[in-house]
Amino acid sequence: MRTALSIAGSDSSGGAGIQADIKTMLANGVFAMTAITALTAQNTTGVRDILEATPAFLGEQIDAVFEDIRPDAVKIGMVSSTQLIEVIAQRLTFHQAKNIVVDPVMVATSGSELMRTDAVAALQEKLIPLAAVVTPNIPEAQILSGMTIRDAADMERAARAIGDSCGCAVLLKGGHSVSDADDLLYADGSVQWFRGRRIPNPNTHGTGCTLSSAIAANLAKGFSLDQSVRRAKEYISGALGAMLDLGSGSGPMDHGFDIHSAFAEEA
Ligand SMILES: Nc1ncnc2c1ncn2[C@@H]1O[C@H](COP(=O)(O)OP(=O)(O)OP(=O)(O)O)[C@@H](O)[C@H]1O
Ligand SMILES: Cc1ncc(CO)c(N)n1
Repeated sequence: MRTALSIAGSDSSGGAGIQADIKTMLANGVFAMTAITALTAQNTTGVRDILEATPAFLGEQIDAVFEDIRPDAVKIGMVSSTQLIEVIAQRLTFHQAKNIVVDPVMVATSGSELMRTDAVAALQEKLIPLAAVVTPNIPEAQILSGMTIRDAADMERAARAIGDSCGCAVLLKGGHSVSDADDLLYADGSVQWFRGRRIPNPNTHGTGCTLSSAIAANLAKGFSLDQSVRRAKEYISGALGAMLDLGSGSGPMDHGFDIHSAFAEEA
């Protein structure tokens, strides 16, 4: 079985972060492992509190995984501080990690801040350059490129600017300001649109985490980057299309829509 490591924050409400990553990796057929950067006390309405791991303890989690079950891909999500970013970059370089997907998580769907502003520079200088692909949404791409994104042409310009500065591929997610389900991949000097049918589901908590983990799972299984993005978009469309409705805010998706088995039957 292929394996993937998620380096991310825990979401107590289970729809985003580490929990979304494990569910996504399981549903996409790979063995999921984790190195937890922070615990969040959060639900669909917001983040109440954050308890960060120490950089040393995060480093130990990463080493423990690599020294025993080497991951075929690594997904990086919420990392709130410069020190945590530095330890991840250092350990992943040491272990010569492959197929790294960086989701530059800055703000939750609920609007809560998940990264300190002073950590953005370390993310850009140390972590994103290690990535096979970085997956910003529009607000994150504006911060990383320093450009304002109003339309599809702006998305293309911003994706090129980010990709040329990090030397990695960029998947700029259409997000809510342009067109929810159309994402732009900039890789090896050319751009490609991945168009998705917009699903009228207001419950989008954890969509970014889920997409990046599905990409990592598919890279772990040996698919190319474009195939991995295409398959990840199909998976997220299925998870959104299951129309799960939990919680009073923007709720989670049904990550298991395609794998419910006899054990899922209710009494
Ligand atoms: N309503 C929708 N229907 C279909 N696909 C969607 C919808 N909303 C988002 N997506 C897709 O989900 C993926 C994640 O995109 P999104 O822009 O929501 O990420 P994000 O803003 O980083 O997520 P998060 O809310 O977790 O921070 C993209 O592939 C996007 O096209
Ligand atoms: C822990 C965590 N990571 C990422 C996100 C972004 O959706 C979130 N809400 N919580």
